[in-house]
Amino acid sequence: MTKPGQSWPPTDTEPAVPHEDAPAPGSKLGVHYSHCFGCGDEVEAGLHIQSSVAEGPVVVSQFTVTEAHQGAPGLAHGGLLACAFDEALGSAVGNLLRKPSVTAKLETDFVRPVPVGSTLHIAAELDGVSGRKIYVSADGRLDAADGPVAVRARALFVTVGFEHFTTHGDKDALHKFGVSDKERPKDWDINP
Ligand SMILES: CCCCCCCCCCCCCCCC(=O)SCCNC(=O)CCNC(=O)[C@H](O)C(C)(C)COP(=O)(O)OP(=O)(O)OC[C@H]1O[C@@H](n2cnc3c(N)ncnc32)[C@H](O)[C@@H]1OP(=O)(O)O
Repeated sequence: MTKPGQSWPPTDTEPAVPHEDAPAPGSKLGVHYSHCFGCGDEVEAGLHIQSSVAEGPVVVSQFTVTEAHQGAPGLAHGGLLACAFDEALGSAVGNLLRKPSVTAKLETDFVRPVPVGSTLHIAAELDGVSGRKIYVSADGRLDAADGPVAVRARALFVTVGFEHFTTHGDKDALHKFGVSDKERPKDWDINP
């Protein structure tokens, strides 16, 4: 766990430069997988997070808390908030760097309660890259991009080979994207 005051990223890094084919600032990012709990449109009780590219190595996302996301009555469940940040941070990594990567570590600070009906505005920024390690952090603000911070998160993503998904995941679902076990997609475009 990163202690308060501990530097972030926790190691020397290179700047995280967006891929030349990364979507331009202002681009709305679609659903990357329709069954994704974070963004998928076929998951009724999912988070239905919507994201777009901002200036700098930043992706902004909105997550509206519904009754399906409660922990205490009327308040968002902390684990679901962490899930929302995983999605928002992963969207920044995947869309800006266009490298298949997975979350290795995710830290969250819950600063304020997040009521049902509120919308978290999450700004996720790539902080640096060290080999396969990608450091990324985010703030989530209540009900407006300049609202009070409710949640902060930092994460380490690790770039993996495409075989990570074919070995450990659902091969049939990957086939629907046109991905075979032997073939890595040229541009890792996993939008259905
Ligand atoms: C092109 C078109 C784009 C399309 C647009 C895509 C959009 C896309 C949006 C996605 C949005 C969804 C976002 C959700 C993303 C998930 O939720 S992914 C699911 C949750 N995560 C997982 O299941 C990962 C499970 N863990 C693993 O598979 C393996 O542990 C890992 C993470 C791959 C690492 O294993 P490994 O490959 O053997 O690598 P390993 O040598 O252990 O670690 C590499 C480095 O990371 C460090 N490391 C690893 N774990 C840790 C840790 N926990 N703490 C600190 N350091 C660590 C190691 O120390 C090592 O450091 P160095 O020695 O290099 O300095």
